[in-house]
Amino acid sequence: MNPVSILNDPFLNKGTAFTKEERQKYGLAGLLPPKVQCLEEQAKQTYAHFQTKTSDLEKRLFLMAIFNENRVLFFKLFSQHVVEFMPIVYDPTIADTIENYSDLFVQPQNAAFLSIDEPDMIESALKNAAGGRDIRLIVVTDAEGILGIGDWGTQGVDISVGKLMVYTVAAGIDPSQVMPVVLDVGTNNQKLLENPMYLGNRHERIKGDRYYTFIDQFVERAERLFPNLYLHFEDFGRDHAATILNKYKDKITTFNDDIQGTGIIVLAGILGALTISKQKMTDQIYLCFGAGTAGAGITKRIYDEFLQQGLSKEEAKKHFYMVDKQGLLFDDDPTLTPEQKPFARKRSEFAHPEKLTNLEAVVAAIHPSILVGTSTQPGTFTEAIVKEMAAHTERPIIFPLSNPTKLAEAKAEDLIKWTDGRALVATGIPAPDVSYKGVVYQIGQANNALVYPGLGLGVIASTAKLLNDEMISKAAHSLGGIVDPNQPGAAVLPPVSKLDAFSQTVALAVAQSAVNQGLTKEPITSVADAIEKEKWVPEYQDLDNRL
Ligand SMILES: NC(=O)c1ccc[n+]([C@@H]2O[C@H](COP(=O)([O-])OP(=O)(O)OC[C@H]3O[C@@H](n4cnc5c(N)ncnc54)[C@H](O)[C@@H]3O)[C@@H](O)[C@H]2O)c1
Ligand SMILES: O=C(O)C[C@H](O)C(=O)O
Ligand SMILES: [Mn+2]
Repeated sequence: MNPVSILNDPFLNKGTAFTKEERQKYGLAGLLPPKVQCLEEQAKQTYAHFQTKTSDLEKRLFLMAIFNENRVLFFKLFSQHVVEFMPIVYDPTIADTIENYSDLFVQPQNAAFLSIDEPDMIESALKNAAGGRDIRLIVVTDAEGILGIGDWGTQGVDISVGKLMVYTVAAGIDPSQVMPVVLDVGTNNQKLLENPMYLGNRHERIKGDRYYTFIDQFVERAERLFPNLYLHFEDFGRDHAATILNKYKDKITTFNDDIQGTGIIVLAGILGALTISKQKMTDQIYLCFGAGTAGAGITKRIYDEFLQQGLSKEEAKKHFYMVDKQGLLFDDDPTLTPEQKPFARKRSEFAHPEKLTNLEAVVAAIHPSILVGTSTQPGTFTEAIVKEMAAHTERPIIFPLSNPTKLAEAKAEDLIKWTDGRALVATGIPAPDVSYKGVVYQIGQANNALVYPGLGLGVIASTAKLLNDEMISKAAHSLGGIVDPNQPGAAVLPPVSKLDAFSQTVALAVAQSAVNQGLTKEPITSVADAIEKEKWVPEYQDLDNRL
């Protein structure tokens, strides 16, 4: 292999860590400064350089340069500084890089860019992006609903790249076996269409049959080229996400993060909160604010938990309410989505249904004990609303989950203060501890990043054919138990510093469930061994085995 190609391949490059012998053998002598560093030294030096960067965006661009050059070094560093790097590599800083992707573009990061205008190129593009690698995991987006910031066209590819980086640092998914994909079907974002720098297809989003045919073609080609694929869908729009999931979930090994991943982490958070408050799930009144992809996905997951805990469908439904733009959702509303319909209420249940057109009125009317925000509307959990909720429940469970930071429905600190320390809070992005009246409240992060890596590891290691509701429920329960109910101010979810440990817990639960249900392609005698075997660690390998 051409020595320059080795240095330019992030999966092979070791930079200054190439030994004298390797430099001789592969023609690298004289192509690097003389000193040979070990990985630890490289990481230390790179981290010191990282610390000279002042803004989060600069920090992310610097880390991405390392990622582009040398995957082992990048993941070594990331694993050493998970808590510090997560908000930089991933949400919320990733939102800035998505919004500015075209202007900031330097390197395509081994992604596949698939265009609806060239469906015949899907196969060759996937092959080219794989470059002969055995792809086991794809994160694909069409970027219509990136976080809460909307439609970002081709620029959304960064969410696929970012989600995959978290898979590796959290669960040890081999970075040479993953592929980020963006489906460029156009964009309705006027700012992009008018930006001369925009790198995507400069036309409106294609919808309808042509859209679904393109999705089908992509899924079919990807499944054929990569037979052991786990296909993760991310940030599709509200009109498509559930439709696509329902179409494929019983046929291929696939997952929708916003619907299923978010459902798992929120159920785990509620289980943690109830462990702290010593209350029963089936006594709760649940209010979903922002009944879109995530909101409906979460509601369904919590509702399924009520059924599992013995309630009939009819009894369980009485505990659930949804509020969207129009206010409380009623069953006579022709605009309801299929996911909203089961939870819409009858007007006859209320004395003044016509007044239930905003969150404040609904909270006052139904007295929720759990309020989960996935509305993309910042500051909508106001002091008045939170105080009204807290007046009727001892330990209100309040999760403002809209991302990035600027879109959160409330700040954790305010929720703690407004409820005099009674609220059990989790946020979508990392939130600092809150000190209030002598107690330090830790804020759990209810972000699907806490579950999707372990889920993926469990699915891949167990060779599961499908990811079904039973596996999803087991994943949520495995995380929901990890809280310390006796420590005042304890978080409802485990801390991000333990990301690798609880990814392992989730992986074991999911893999075991696949085995128990007979859902694996290959016989698995020990799920722990299967998982161990699958795990990649950031260490340099002998190049002889790789070339
Ligand atoms: N923490 C997490 O892990 C996590 C996971 C997924 C999504 N999210 C966040 O949840 C938010 C929603 O994401 P999504 O994928 O569900 O988007 P979506 O577009 O599918 O859903 C948003 C919903 O909010 C509704 N909405 C808009 N304005 C409203 C208002 N004023 N009042 C009430 N409802 C309103 C919309 O009509 C829509 O139904 C985003 O900010 C996203 O970042 C967080
Ligand atoms: O990406 C995140 O931070 C979580 C989630 O998938 C989202 O869309 O907000
Ligand atoms: Mn998402």
